[in-house]
Amino acid sequence: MQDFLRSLPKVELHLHIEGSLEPELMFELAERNGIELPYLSVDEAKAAYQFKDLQGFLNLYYQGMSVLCLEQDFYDLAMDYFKRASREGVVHIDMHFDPQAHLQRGVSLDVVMSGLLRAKQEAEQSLDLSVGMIMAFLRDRPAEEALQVLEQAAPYWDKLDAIGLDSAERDHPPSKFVALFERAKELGLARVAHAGEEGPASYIIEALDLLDVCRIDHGIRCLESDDVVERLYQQQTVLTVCPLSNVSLKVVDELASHPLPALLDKGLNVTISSDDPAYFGGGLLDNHIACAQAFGWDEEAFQALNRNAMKEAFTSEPRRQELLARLDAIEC
Ligand code: HPA
Ligand SMILES: [Zn+2]
Repeated sequence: MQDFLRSLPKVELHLHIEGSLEPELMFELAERNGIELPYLSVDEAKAAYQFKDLQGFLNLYYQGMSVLCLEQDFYDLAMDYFKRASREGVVHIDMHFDPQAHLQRGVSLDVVMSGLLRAKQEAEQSLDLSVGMIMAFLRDRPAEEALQVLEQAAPYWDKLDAIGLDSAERDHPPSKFVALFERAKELGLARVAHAGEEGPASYIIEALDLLDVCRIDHGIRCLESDDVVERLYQQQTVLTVCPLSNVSLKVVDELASHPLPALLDKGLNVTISSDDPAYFGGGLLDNHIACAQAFGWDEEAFQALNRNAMKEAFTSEPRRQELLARLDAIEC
């Protein structure tokens, strides 16, 4: 099964590039930029990655990205992940990035965008990988700031596929960001939002009704409301479910009790992603392997999950058709 999962062309729709920063690269960049880390070694950093909840993780996530200062750092961050993912059979990544987390530290949007876009261009030329760009906004910061950053990003609007909404979910409902998402729609950008990870099922409905999103990131708490499940089923809205992330952030107790099988039983449009692979114990392949072990799914099940993801990926139609043809050619 592991060999099959490695060779299966895989698509991930939910990946925070800053969450792909492995401790080894974090130390290298800290040294390069003269930044002090609160850890003495890579092992000490890894040992600290034990989280009580989403906020506990976010504290270390924002601290970790403090080593990203220059265009080259953002390029190195993204290329490091793209190469690793490509070796594991990932063929497309929709990449979230958090400009506000960098602007706050005095790192300009030009530095962030040029580093990430250079890595995307190189990956698309030299690796068998396509990359979608999702500019994410921090829901625990003011809505006006998000709108200002979207306006500031005008030189890059044509390089973006979508906007997203992430960071601390509780007490920061989608309704806070109606103006931001309306503006993004006006600009012709697709819209996605984290909802129903730690927040209630009602946030999923808000994201659909008020933000007009085409995907729900996580969404697993939809199961707490039959109405929300029915809505997701009727619309076949994609859920980007991140099993190892949910275990790591204690959204579920253990993988064996993860609601993924229940979501599939309800006929929902489920996909699998890694979220923040450097912090949650593995990338997209590891998430596939863990699901195979926990749920005993067969090869067709994984083929179907990746078909769901390919159909929704932010990529060109020819690339989508090429990837779907490759997936369908795999003998299960
Ligand atoms: O899992 C997550 N949830 C919300 N915000 C995030 N930002 C990075 N990862 C996450
Ligand atoms: Zn996420």
